[in-house]
Amino acid sequence: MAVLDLHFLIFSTFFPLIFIILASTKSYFSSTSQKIPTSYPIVGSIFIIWKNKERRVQWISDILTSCPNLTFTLHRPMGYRQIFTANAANVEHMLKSHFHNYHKGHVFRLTLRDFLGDSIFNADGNNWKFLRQVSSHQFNTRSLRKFVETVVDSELSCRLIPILKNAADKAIVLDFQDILQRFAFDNICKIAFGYDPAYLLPSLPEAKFAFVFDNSLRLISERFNSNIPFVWKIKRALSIGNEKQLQIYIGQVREFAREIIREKKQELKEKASLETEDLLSRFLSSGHSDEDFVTDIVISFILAGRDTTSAALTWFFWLIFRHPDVEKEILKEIKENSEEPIYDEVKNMVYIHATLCETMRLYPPVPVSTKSAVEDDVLPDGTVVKKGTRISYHPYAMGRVEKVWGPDWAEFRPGRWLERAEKWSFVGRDSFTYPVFQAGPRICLGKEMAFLQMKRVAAGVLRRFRVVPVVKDMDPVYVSDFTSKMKGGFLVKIEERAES
Ligand code: HEM
Repeated sequence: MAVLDLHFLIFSTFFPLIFIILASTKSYFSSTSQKIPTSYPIVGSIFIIWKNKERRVQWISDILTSCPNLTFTLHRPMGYRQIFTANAANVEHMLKSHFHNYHKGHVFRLTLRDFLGDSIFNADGNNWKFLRQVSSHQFNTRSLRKFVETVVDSELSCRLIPILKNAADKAIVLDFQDILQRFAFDNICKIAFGYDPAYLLPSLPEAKFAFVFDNSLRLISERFNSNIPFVWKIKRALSIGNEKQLQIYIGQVREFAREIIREKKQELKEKASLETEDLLSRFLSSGHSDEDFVTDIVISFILAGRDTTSAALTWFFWLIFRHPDVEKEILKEIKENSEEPIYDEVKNMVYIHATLCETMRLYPPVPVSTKSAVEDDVLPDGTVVKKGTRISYHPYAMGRVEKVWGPDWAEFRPGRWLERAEKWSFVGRDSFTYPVFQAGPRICLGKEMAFLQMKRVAAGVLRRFRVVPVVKDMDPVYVSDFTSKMKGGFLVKIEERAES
């Protein structure tokens, strides 16, 4: 605490003085976003960071894509450094060949610990290995895939389609981003807990669990984005401001999860034969009954499954409205497959798959991921990494690298993922060039589940409706806390297709 106080004192004493000196250095403020930010003693690059705080992701991306080796170091105040990279060789080094040296790290774990506990997202080393093993066993079952299909289809036909039909009939404007988030929240709660929060209803209710979950995340992301990393700890220790509020929200999320776990345990005790469909039941009936352990697991799965798929789908619907040729090709594919059983139908939807990959190239649901170096190291591009340095790879920038995607990188073109012989076939990119689901041993466990859900939703909606932005030539403002969102939502009208 004494060290923190000293830092705080130094910072508050010198800060106004340095501000005045820098303010007179016009070039500091006018430096263009393409330049690596100049760093000054004590304050680092704080002013340019502040100046770009509303467009952090795009700003870092602009810098990265203008660096010859796609890597640079950002100097935060008080000597904190963070390396950013969009270099695929560096990403492979971090996520695979030198995986042991790049952990989530102490700062990440501490920042998320009161919300996520010791869950898979928050674990390193042997603890992570154990959680990964236990979880991937559950994710890889055929029965889970079947269950996911049933849940997605029921949410689609009983909730989403009727809401869209009603909006079409009555010319109601919907915030489609909100609708898709509600869809994903119901969906993941049913898959993770076997609990239905009924968040996607025609009245668009304020579900308490969703509200406290969202707000916890928002306040946690403020911890990560704070320029002075330890301030949140002081506020938490004193229980003041947003940290006080955050503790209340987190308490409510965890209590809510615990309540469901207790009910589920009771249910499992009472039933002679177990319907172990949702993830929680699967964990409980395979002997993992410690309340904190399963609470952490369930909260982290909701976090993983809630905003990611809805973020991808929001950008997907906007992009295909802007590209009618793509929409036409998707409709053709839907028609060709509509007689198939559900699983084959989704498997065969190669064009929709490519369109989703292209969407996530430009708008990756998780735009930045950060690790911490365990020991000193040198990256393949020659960047020196000191022990303890935070290093972030940047899928948002990586989807914009001209050397990788070609001079038309800014164009939305699903065709770059396809080859056509008689039929379309999908041509993937290696997961280090396109680390949208991360890569290496820690690659996303829900990738297949996510594609299944997104393809069902895309086909189910587009088969019957057109999703038309209220402002047809809108250019959404990109914002991100943990995931890529549209600022102010995505306001649309729904039109029923004549032929449906
Ligand atoms: C479009 C949808 C999705 C995207 C883009 C995505 C992306 C990612 C990314 C980038 C990570 C690494 C995060 C990090 O540690 O920094 C991750 C991890 C993970 N994801 Fe996903 N995800 C998606 C959907 C899902 C879904 C639906 C689930 C199911 C619950 C899921 C479960 C997980 C789990 C359990 C991990 C942790 C893996 C580990 O650390 O070993 N994801 N995902």
